[in-house]
Amino acid sequence: HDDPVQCPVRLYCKQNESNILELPGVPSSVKLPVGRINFKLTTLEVNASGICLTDLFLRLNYSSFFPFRYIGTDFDLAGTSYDDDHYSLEPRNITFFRYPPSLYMVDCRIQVAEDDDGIIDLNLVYCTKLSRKILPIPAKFIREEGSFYLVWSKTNLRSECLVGCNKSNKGTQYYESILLPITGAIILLSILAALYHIYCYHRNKGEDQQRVETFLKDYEALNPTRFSHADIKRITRQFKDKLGEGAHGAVYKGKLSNQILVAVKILNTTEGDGKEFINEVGTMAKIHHVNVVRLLGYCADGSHRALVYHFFPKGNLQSFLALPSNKESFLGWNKMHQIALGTAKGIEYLHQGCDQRILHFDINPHNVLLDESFTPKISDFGLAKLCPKNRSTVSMTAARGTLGYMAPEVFSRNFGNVSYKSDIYSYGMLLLEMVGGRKNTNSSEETFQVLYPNWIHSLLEGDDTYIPIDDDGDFRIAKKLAIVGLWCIQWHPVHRPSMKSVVQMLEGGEDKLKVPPNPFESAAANSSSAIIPARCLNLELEVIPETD
Ligand SMILES: Nc1ncnc2c1ncn2[C@@H]1O[C@H](COP(=O)(O)OP(=O)(O)OP(=O)(O)O)[C@@H](O)[C@H]1O
Repeated sequence: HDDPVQCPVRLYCKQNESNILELPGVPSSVKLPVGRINFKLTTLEVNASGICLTDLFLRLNYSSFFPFRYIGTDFDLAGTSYDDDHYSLEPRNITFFRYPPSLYMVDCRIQVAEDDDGIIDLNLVYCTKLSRKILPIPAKFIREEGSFYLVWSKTNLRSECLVGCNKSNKGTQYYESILLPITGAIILLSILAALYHIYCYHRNKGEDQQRVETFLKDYEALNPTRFSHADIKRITRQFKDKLGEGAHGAVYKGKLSNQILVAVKILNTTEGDGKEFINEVGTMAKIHHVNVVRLLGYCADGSHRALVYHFFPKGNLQSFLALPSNKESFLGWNKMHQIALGTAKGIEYLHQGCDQRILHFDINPHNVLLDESFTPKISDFGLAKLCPKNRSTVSMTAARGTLGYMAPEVFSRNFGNVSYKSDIYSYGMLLLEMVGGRKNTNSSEETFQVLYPNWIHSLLEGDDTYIPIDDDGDFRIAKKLAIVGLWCIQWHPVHRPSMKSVVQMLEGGEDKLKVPPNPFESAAANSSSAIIPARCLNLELEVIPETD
């Protein structure tokens, strides 16, 4: 501020009172009292009343630098702009006169004129010419009485040169340095808050929409889709990839438009009155469990009927029933245990987890499918039956199921009532097969055949000659599966555990399990299997209508 090079013109504060504009002059600087300042418009008010401006400007040393322009006496300082073009910085010739001739120069008898006309106007012809100077301001400005206004250019005059008393510009500076940023920040924050509000509103709307979409998608996914026969042909690529053939029709691999791989079971149309179809679709649509296959869709298009399931790449459990010595097929005892437990949980869900008890009636290794991580999935509900949970027995007109896995009471009512315990028998047989690594059935026989393995006792007594087991942990798993299997195939349904108990037994330690009696002791006294020819059983049962 005090450096004459940096600030050839400066504004300073006199006695903390008034602002003084100091301009370079000879022999001393020219000091003009300043009133109000508008830093925004870069204008200041020069208070000329009571001072001899002509005398001051006589001393002004104009050396091409003069950052001010004169903008008149009636400028509105509170206004927002001024007419920039109107006021030029062109240097002018100004002549100073003393009038009337006087010895005193300080009594302000000095007059100025810009040209001859001015001299005549002012009637200065008798005056003594004092000096002729080039100044960038009009003579009118120097003659001015009262206040007039100057404007400076920010590029020519640094703001540090105009410190002043901070009185008149206090408000402006305060406004500029504090209020302006705060106001700006508040406006910015308000805009941001409004934008965020709008964003949240749209996001919530979007989320709501998304939620509804997800719900509808899930809802659609929960309910099987109905496909036309043309859809089925497209999904299976004209029945190109056959997975196998069951009792009720062939199964083909396919792909849905959302890239999900499926297995499509084409039901034989010649067969029955569509009861199996209604049964499977009606039952499966209600079931959602990790250990039960999910029905994705079905086709009922004229005489064409099909069921669409998730595809399980590992196929069914049957192909993995093998002795540990068969390294290619045997999965290991831990996996065997995991499959046994998963299957048990799936059956428990069917028996207890739905509104109505679902009896499968065809639990066997063909109907346990395996996903990529060998999670078992119970499938094939064509023979399933729904019945109220509180009903302990079910009426049936015909034996249903697969020989070897069929409970004695399903085969003949002489052995007791058919109930959920019949599925437990089938599950027990499946467990024994898993341990023994072989198929128990011999379906070529027209007999009800109980294949009760002799080796099971050796195993339970710790002899592993039939099933070579290296590891102690593995031996415990095999023993546990065998004990639970034996409990499940008890001749009398009441002696068989519920699926809930089976799950508990499989999850608990094998040492706590009691070995059950040989379920077919009397029947199998002399043989490893008890073969009861069908003709020996009373198959001519009284017909009980299927009311359930
Ligand atoms: N969802 C599936 N994913 C992969 N393979 C499947 C699927 N469903 C069935 N399969 C395979 O298709 C073949 C036929 O199955 P299907 O269930 O029709 O007959 P099954 O169980 O072998 O006999 P049945 O119908 O007499 O019980 C089997 O080899 C089975 O492994």
